[in-house]
Amino acid sequence: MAARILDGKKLAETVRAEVREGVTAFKAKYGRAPGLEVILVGDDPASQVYTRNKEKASNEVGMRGHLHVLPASTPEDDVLALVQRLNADEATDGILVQLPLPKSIREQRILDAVDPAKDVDGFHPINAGLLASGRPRLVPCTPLGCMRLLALAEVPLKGAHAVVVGRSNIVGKPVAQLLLAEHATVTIAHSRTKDLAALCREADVLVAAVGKAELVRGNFVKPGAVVIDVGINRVDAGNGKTKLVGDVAYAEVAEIASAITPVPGGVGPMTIAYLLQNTLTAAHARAAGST
Ligand SMILES: Nc1nc(=O)c2c([nH]1)NC[C@@H]1CN(c3ccc(C(=O)N[C@@H](CCC(=O)O)C(=O)O)cc3)C=[N+]21
Ligand SMILES: [Mg+2]
Repeated sequence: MAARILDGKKLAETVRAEVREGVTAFKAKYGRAPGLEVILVGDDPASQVYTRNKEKASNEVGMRGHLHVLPASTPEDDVLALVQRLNADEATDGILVQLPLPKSIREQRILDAVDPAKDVDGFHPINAGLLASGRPRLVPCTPLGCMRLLALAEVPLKGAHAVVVGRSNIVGKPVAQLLLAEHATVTIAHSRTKDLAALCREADVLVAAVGKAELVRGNFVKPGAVVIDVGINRVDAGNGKTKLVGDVAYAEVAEIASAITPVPGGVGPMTIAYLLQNTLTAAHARAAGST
């Protein structure tokens, strides 16, 4: 039987509408709009599109969103100085430094400089540590989006076996923490895992976040499992064009799973929606004086 398609584009609209209402209430209470500052260093075309979309999405929900575009040649200390200026700016609630940064800039040095209270990506070690300690504050956007998609699927997580393929600080590790907090039994697998297919076949919930196009095939999936595809891989479409595919061989897996997220239109739009939610969360925490 064909799997249910978990429509992330549509669900992201719902989340954005929730945030829009939250922004209206925030403005009424505090007399200002939540502010998101996005920093892009360099001229990578995909990153330009993504960051412009983030700026636009924040404005659409009534926030004050602003994109800073710096040349690829910008010295590390100048990027750091911008982060520090935004840290000190009262009207800035969220700071996002688009990744990847140019090779000449030490990513960790910049990310660690972001005020944890404004870290809407949830990448700062303080926020990662709080999540791992069961005291989540600002949680990475993509994992939050994955959990909301699982809620849409109405999959019982308590006692379920969740297998996360991928161990990045951005997706794999934090989504595993969120699944644990929902009382799933969580296995984190990766590219070096022995007999990955057999392990994945044990999963009631399978989250693919390795960044390898169509790694997860039909034989990786237990009949009836719920599959969340975090991958965004641009591959040759064969006609001189490129296309986006996930980490999951969609057509094959959709025959076996009970529910699956498409690419595009799955996790990607949810990531943007939760960036907006995190900005509102950060604004509330700052306005209430808790951080
Ligand atoms: N500091 C930082 N935070 C990030 O969250 C971050 C980042 N850097 N660097 C790059 C990655 C990538 N990322 C995406 C978000 C949404 C879509 C998205 O909406 N994708 C659409 C399709 C977009 C298309 O057609 O290209 C979809 O899946 O339907 C994709 C990719 C956030 N990232
Ligand atoms: Mg993503």
